[in-house]
Amino acid sequence: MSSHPKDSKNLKYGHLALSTSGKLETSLTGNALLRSPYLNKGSGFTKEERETFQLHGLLPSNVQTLDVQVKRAYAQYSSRQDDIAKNTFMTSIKQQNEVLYYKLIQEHLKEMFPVIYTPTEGEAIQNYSGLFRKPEGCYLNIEDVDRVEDDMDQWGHADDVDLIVVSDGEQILGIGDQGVGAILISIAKLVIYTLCAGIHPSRTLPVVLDCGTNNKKLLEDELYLGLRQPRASGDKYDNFVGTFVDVCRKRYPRAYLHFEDFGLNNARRILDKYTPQIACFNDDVQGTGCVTLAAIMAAFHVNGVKWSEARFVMFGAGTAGTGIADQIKDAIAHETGKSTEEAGRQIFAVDKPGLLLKSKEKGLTPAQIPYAHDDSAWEGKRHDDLLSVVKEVKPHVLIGTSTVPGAFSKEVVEEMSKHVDRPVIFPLSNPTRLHEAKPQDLFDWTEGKALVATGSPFPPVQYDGKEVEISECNNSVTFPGIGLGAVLSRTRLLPPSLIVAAVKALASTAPVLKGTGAGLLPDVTGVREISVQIAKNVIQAAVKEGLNQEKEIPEDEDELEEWIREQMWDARYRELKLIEDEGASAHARGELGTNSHRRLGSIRHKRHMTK
Ligand SMILES: NC(=O)C1=CN([C@@H]2O[C@H](COP(=O)(O)OP(=O)(O)OC[C@H]3O[C@@H](n4cnc5c(N)ncnc54)[C@H](O)[C@@H]3O)[C@@H](O)[C@H]2O)C=CC1
Ligand SMILES: CC(=O)C(=O)O
Ligand SMILES: [Mg+2]
Repeated sequence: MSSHPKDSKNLKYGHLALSTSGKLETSLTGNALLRSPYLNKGSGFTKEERETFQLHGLLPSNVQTLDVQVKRAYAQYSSRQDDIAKNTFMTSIKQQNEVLYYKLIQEHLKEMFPVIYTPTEGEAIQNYSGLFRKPEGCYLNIEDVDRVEDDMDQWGHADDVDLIVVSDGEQILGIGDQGVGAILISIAKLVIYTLCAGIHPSRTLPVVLDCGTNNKKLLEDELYLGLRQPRASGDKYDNFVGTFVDVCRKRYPRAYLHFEDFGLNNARRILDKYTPQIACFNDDVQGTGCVTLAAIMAAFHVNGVKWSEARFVMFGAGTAGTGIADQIKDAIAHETGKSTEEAGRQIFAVDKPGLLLKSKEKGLTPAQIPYAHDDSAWEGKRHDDLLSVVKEVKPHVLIGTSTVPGAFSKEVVEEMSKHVDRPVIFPLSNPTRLHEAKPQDLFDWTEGKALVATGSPFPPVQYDGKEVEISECNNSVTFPGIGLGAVLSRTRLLPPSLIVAAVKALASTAPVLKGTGAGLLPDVTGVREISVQIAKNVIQAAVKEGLNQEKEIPEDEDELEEWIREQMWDARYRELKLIEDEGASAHARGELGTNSHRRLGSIRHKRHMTK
């Protein structure tokens, strides 16, 4: 998360925010320093710092290391009785001391990931107005569209922001319209960018576009903090989103824009509109497509299914479902030389009315149309429910993005198993309670043969006396690396070729391909290194397409990796240097300007100096 907007605006330390090593300069002292989460070290301030920054009398006397602070914070975390209490505790640590927050998670990544992300973050979002203590992030209001520029102006200058995550709150995870509570999904995604790809936490901006809400419960809740009116649509909505994008482009011309959890009728439309104009990404469409395709590639390596013959059933053909289908379609075309139209025929998408058919095209979204099948092939066959479609199609792969818990019933799974030896089954709906099936059931119903990955984390399943790890198929393994590549290359656009480059990097990291386990996807503990590989591929693809605005990108692969790693932020205390308040910002702008060559130069220089 970014520092307080005012700090950023005044550039107290902003001129060094891009750097990942060396001294941090600040004019803050005393309580103001302790209240700055980016700079605060709490009991970790050294004796000299306590002297220089006038901290005497404000801290207990013992100077402690970050490791000791992590131990204390972990004990406090562990004493919280349930996951939502743990989630709230983590939010409060983040608002006090960002280095401690990230270090604590890094040390307990597997345990804490589900608490700060799906599934617990979903619960926190549903209870946003009840749990609210402190505003975090940028709240934009559709009734104040004329003020969007001024409101965003609070968050600093062109060079202060690398990455913006924005949500309009209409389709949060699988829990629907959450109105202004969506700010928490923007924040959670940014936390993952920092944790998993070293995106500098002070150079990010979480945004919610408050368009009203159709969530009756929220509208009737006196604690609800957002606009208490029905969700806007049509021209009013488009004008608001358009104004926001224009302001981003003007105010933060080099920032990369990540759209999260927009509704079915807007997500794809907005992505298609802005992809040719700015460097933007829709995580639910593209991030989910990437990670799922990589998992399928690994599964086919295990079961030997060929792309030319593979049949896919997508259950829930919304934003994520069609995003995945698009990636699969392109992969089939690429692997087999078929046209994309022909490739699309291997995919059978099932939504509320059943199989998508050409005769129903009028009721389909533009993203669904490529998957509508000829009615003639289905004459006399049932196609209005999942089981009937599975019976007819005999799929090798079954993917759920429907938000319908239990939709992959015993009957459906046993039917699938009759026709294929090792069925690939991915229940991807989040949070956990919405999964189309539980991994343990999938193992039990297929005699342990199913190749499974899930949208939220699950504990290992027990089968035949053995414990089997379940891979998490969540876009969190791909979007951080893509964002890192986009930010470092300062790519002008993010066309499909850059997404394909990311899939290639991810696909090669599956434990089952590397011979390091049975997992179809790497687990979160190694994700920082995976992000380096994804970023490398994305940067190289941007350079190949001539899209990189950063011109000092090393050509040599090893050097490029080092260049990427050097610019990744990690959680450790850096020495502080007191500077005069007056003139600090002028100095700051002078040092960084908009020149990325000098920016990188200054990072290297500082790193060198600290060695
Ligand atoms: N694992 C991951 O990385 C990701 C998982 N997801 C999950 O996927 C789910 C869907 O998300 P979105 O695509 O954004 O939502 P969406 O609302 O765009 O799509 C859901 C689709 O499911 C369909 N559906 C609902 N009930 C159905 C039923 N009874 N039978 C057949 N289809 C039905 C809807 O009509 C809609 O087309 C959510 O639970 C979300 O958390 C989304 C993005 C990433
Ligand atoms: C993971 C994610 O982006 C979702 O469930 O919406
Ligand atoms: Mg999402």
